[in-house]
Amino acid sequence: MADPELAAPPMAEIAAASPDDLEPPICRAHIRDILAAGGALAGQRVIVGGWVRTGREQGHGTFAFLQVTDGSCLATLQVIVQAAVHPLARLTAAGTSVLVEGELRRPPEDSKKATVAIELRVDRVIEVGETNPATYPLPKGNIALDTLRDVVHLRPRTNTISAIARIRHQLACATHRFFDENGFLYVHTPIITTSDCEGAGEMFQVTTLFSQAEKLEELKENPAPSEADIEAAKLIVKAKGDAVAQLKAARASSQEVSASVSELTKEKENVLRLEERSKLKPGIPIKDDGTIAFENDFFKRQAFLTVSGQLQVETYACALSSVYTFGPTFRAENSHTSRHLAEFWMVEPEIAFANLQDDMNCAEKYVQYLCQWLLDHCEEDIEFISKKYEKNGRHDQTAINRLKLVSSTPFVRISYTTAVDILKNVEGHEFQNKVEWGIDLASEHERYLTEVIFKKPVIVYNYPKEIKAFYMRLKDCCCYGCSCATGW
Ligand SMILES: NC(=O)C[C@H](N)C(=O)O
Repeated sequence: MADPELAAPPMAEIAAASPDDLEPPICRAHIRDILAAGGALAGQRVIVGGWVRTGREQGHGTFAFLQVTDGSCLATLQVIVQAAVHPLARLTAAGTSVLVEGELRRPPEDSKKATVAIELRVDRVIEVGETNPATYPLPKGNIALDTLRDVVHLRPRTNTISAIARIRHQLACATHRFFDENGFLYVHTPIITTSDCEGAGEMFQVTTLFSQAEKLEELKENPAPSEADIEAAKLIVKAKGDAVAQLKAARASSQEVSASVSELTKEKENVLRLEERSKLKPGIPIKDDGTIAFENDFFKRQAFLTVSGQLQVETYACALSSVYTFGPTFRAENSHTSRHLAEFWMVEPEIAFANLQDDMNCAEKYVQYLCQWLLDHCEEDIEFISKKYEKNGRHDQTAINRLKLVSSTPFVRISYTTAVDILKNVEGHEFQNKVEWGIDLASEHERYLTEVIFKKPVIVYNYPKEIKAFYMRLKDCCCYGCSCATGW
């Protein structure tokens, strides 16, 4: 059980020390912590902020029940407000934002519908952001994911999007914990890069040439200066230079000389500006051979969003030994399926002085760690997502059971050749992609191995080098600590 003392002591100390020309800090309690501690917190005063999921007036309008979420967990907190504390009609609409203070209580024993262990009896409404039920776009019931695209600003208030945000957060925390516990250093690799790690040329280009070209469109209305304009400006510079010389010869005062020098400087700068502008041509700059002049681009060469931080993190592995990178990666693959995302986050560990077995051990331990972490930290969210989205509408424990299985079962490890042999000998099942030594295993093959043959996670090693990237370590190249990449 969580610590039943909710109000964080450091916050209170900070509040005491805070400047008196500012409001005191709010020190809001998170609903997740309140619900986790349950009845143990009865009697404590707290401030809670959140959004009303559902609200209804009860007892002939004498009080209202609000189910409030603050996104810290899937479940809502039951909040009770008396009509004497605040006009109830202003609180009950779905989406209303509330910041309230009160006492946590166990629901009355005689309450027939007491489904909660703790509820909040409000005696002070600090802030209310009202919504208009006629226009608030999130209905009470189910809302299709596609429809949510039209209310992007409110999507995170739905159970699905907030559950996914919490799961992603936990997976990121677990990733850093796992690698830290195993002696790895986190390396931030660049997001803008000039190298194509995967060599497949499926990169999004980063360029300022287009925005420059757009700006240059104004050249049509306001043409670049001509040679004559520049010559005229140079004549002015000459005249100003002569004037400075004359003043100096006549031993004019230093104020007169410096005023004249500053006029000369201004005219010189004007000539430079005109010369720069005279080089501008509308559109993308093209060289004589017809290729784009990337030397005019921001980095003076082509640059891209990274497809992988691997090459950069390898250089750190060759100095810091066990490292990983974890960041956004981008791929302009023209495959629009649920397995291909233009933007995704990738974890890439690189280990020096390690061989394939060390690699596989690390991968297995990491995946098991994540599964166990999700069971320990996100069971409620995983169950919700799995109930709502598991195929065939099965309200079963498929996802949870899979996490339990993967977290506790040693992975099968077979060579590529063995995998192909097993798949070739399958009877009574037709693969869409024919199995032959040398093919890249498709997801239907991988699924068959894991779901039908072994019924547990499988690592396939020793792929033919022809279907792997250039950086993969070759089987007979096994000098420990060498700089070859160990792909996995
Ligand atoms: N580090 C890796 O081997 C992953 C590889 N760079 C990829 O993008 O698939």
